[in-house]
Amino acid sequence: MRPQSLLKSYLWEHRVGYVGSTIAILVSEWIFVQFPNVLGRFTDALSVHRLSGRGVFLYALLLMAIGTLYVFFYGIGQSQNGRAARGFEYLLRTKLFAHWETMDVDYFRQRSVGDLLSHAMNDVQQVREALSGGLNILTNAVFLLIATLVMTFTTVSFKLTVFSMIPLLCIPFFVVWIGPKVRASSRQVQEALSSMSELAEESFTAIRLVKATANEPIEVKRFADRVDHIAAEQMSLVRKQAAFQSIIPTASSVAFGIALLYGGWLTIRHEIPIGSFVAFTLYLGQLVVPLQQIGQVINSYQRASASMARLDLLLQERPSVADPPHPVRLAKVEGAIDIHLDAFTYPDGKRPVLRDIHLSVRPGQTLGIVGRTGSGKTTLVSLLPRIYDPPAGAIQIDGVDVRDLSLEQLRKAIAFVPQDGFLFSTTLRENIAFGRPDATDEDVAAAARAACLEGDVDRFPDGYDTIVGERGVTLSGGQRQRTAIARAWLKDAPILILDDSLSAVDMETEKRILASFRAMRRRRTVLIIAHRLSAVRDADWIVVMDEGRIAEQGTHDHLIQKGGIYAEMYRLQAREEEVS
Ligand SMILES: Nc1ncnc2c1ncn2[C@@H]1O[C@H](COP(=O)(O)OP(=O)(O)OP(=O)(O)O)[C@@H](O)[C@H]1O
Repeated sequence: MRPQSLLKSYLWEHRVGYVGSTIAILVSEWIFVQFPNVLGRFTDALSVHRLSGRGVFLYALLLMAIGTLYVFFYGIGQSQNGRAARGFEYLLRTKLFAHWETMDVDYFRQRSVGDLLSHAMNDVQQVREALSGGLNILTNAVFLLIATLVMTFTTVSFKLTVFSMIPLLCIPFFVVWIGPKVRASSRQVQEALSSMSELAEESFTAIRLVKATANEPIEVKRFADRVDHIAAEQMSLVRKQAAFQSIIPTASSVAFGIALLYGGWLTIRHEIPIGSFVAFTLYLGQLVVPLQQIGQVINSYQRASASMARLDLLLQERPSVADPPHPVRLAKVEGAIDIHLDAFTYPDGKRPVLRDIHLSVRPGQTLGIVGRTGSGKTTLVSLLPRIYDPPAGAIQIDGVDVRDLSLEQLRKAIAFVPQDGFLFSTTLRENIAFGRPDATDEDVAAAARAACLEGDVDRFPDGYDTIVGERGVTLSGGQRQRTAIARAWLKDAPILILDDSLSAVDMETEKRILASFRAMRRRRTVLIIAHRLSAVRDADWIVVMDEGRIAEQGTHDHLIQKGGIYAEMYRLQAREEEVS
């Protein structure tokens, strides 16, 4: 849903509250505009000595009552608008997050986290500010302007009002001229801010590397450069805003000058009573506030409309990997995989990274994938759950093109342990049970046992309640990998993909983990990518990738006998193991 339509439906849904708050603000302003009128009458009464002590007391009481009632009604209006605007802010943020969750991996690869966060924080906040303060102030200002004009026309002097207003009429022209400049400058500030968040996020994520390479001064310098850039953009914005805001005091001072000259002359000539002159100057003072506020509101609406436009663009983006219009539904996924891929090129790539891959894996079989780094192993397995979209018909599960299955069924059928095995900064239990919130403590323990993690958990002071730190920083590389494997085990999907997920565990543990997967009640199809050949030697079939193609394939014994790339890798690894 576009943010504009979202806003419209939100305003419509909260129409009763908004009508109520507008009435409350109008009542408060009506009370407020009585103030100069009452003071004018008070002055007139004083000047003709018609006031007793009791009369003065009653006027004072009346003014206090006006003040109190004004604050009361204005407070009601303001709090209602503020609450509704916060509600819209939360709604917009939730919509944005839900939208981002539907986007594909490539989308996030092309964008920085800092940039996305800046939209979620700054842009949404601009909209909220315009909605809460903006609506209040606008209702307030427009009413005050009209009411003050009516009061001055009817109770003071028509001519005096018109002359004094002339300088104030210049304001809208100036606003139209400088407004777009303020808007463009505000956008540049937002962009500079998001580039700073992006750098901070990247630097904190890589803090270990920064420390290990003693690169802190370089990082601080990079950050300082971005801050300088922000400061320059902000100064430019401040200058434009200052020019924008200076017009109102300037115009109002000229208006006051005219009022004093012309109004004073009318008073001296007894054309208007002194009380009306006093009331008029007070009204003019009251006019300056709404005019200033209208300027602020226009400013705030300009920022908010730039933010709305950015949010609109964001929410219009569609994932390139999406559900088919009429998904095929498999009653049960057995786990047969057929690959007939002529070529695969990444969306922003120039050359195919995979070519002529033809493979079949029967349900329950294990396929080992080995090959040099960059040979296309991860790319190949990423096509199965459609992390990247394969060409139509190239990859089939149980005879159905993966692009014809619903993303939900497809991804539920695959447990994928990616290379980095991401962990969330929560407890070990929640990390293992991620995606299976219904898992019992016994399920979690069984998964940890299968992943050979149980011994480590027993040594942690808080067991499964141990908080693993951001991205699992408090765990060793091998513990992180095994936690990710336990998570995949618990998912209990018919297809399991381990993308180099055993690289940080010793060979003995690797053997035990693979044995526990083989011994699972329900046999599953397993795809293991590994650099260490011990992880794939018992696989039913092994493919050796080289520069995006299958260079060799067969069983371990067959490939050793063949004496090709695999046999050479095996010989080198055996020698390394002997040396160590
Ligand atoms: N998202 C991407 N967009 C464009 N090119 C990519 C992308 N991801 C990987 N590549 C390129 O595709 C090729 C194959 O990469 P891939 O990650 O599949 O290799 P790999 O065999 O898994 O390597 P490793 O063993 O180091 O993990 C590489 O040349 C890589 O630069």
